[in-house]
Amino acid sequence: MTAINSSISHSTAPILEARAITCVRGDRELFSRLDLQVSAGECLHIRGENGVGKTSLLRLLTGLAPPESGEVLWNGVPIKKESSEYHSKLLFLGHRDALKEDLTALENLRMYAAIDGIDLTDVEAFSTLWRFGLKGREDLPVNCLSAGQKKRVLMARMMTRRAQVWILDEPFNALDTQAVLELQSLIGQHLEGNGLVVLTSHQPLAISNLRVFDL
Ligand SMILES: Nc1ncnc2c1ncn2[C@@H]1O[C@H](COP(=O)(O)OP(=O)(O)OP(=O)(O)O)[C@@H](O)[C@H]1O
Repeated sequence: MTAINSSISHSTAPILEARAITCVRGDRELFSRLDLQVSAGECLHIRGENGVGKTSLLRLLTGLAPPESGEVLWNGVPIKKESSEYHSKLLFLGHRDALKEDLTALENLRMYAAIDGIDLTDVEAFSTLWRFGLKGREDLPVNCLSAGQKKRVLMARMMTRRAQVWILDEPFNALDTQAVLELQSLIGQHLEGNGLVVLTSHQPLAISNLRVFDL
């Protein structure tokens, strides 16, 4: 496992940290005693071949699954101790669409805002969907949207969630060239606003303050 290509200032305080975490899935140990740190303003791009354990690593970083050993810390505190504080700051987009298929794009945004306790105005909801090319598609059930359009609804959710920590599993899958650029720009803005991103992707990315972590 190697970390390469850091253009980040190391003076920034680390925020999300894994200390000596080991991951076992089924009867296989995927990785052992892995350390990583991601600071505010930084994007960590986790790479590796299919099945190496990227998604499993993200799940440990979200606290959805506990490591076999080792710890994940948010601002120096183990996330298992302060899970509600950490989860209030976290947006996790997994492999599978985290959308309710029978609800419309607009209803999905409203539903998530309600779950997250966010006051989402109609103006904000519509303008965010429009920003991601969904004008005229707001009232279609999500199961009538293409794979890329569903991803765009998730991008709208990334904006409206207002979380500091974004953990994104292959967020560029199914996006067309323009949407890939749009998402990279959205991630760049998030970093400028002191956000923090950990993502997996099989493609090279053009994002400032990106550090690659090869698993
Ligand atoms: N619940 C499970 N039980 C047993 N093995 C599992 C389980 N979940 C995942 N695995 C195995 O763990 C390994 C790592 O899976 P993971 O999804 O983390 O890989 P990945 O690096 O994200 O792969 P990809 O690039 O294909 O998405 C795989 O061999 C997978 O089959």
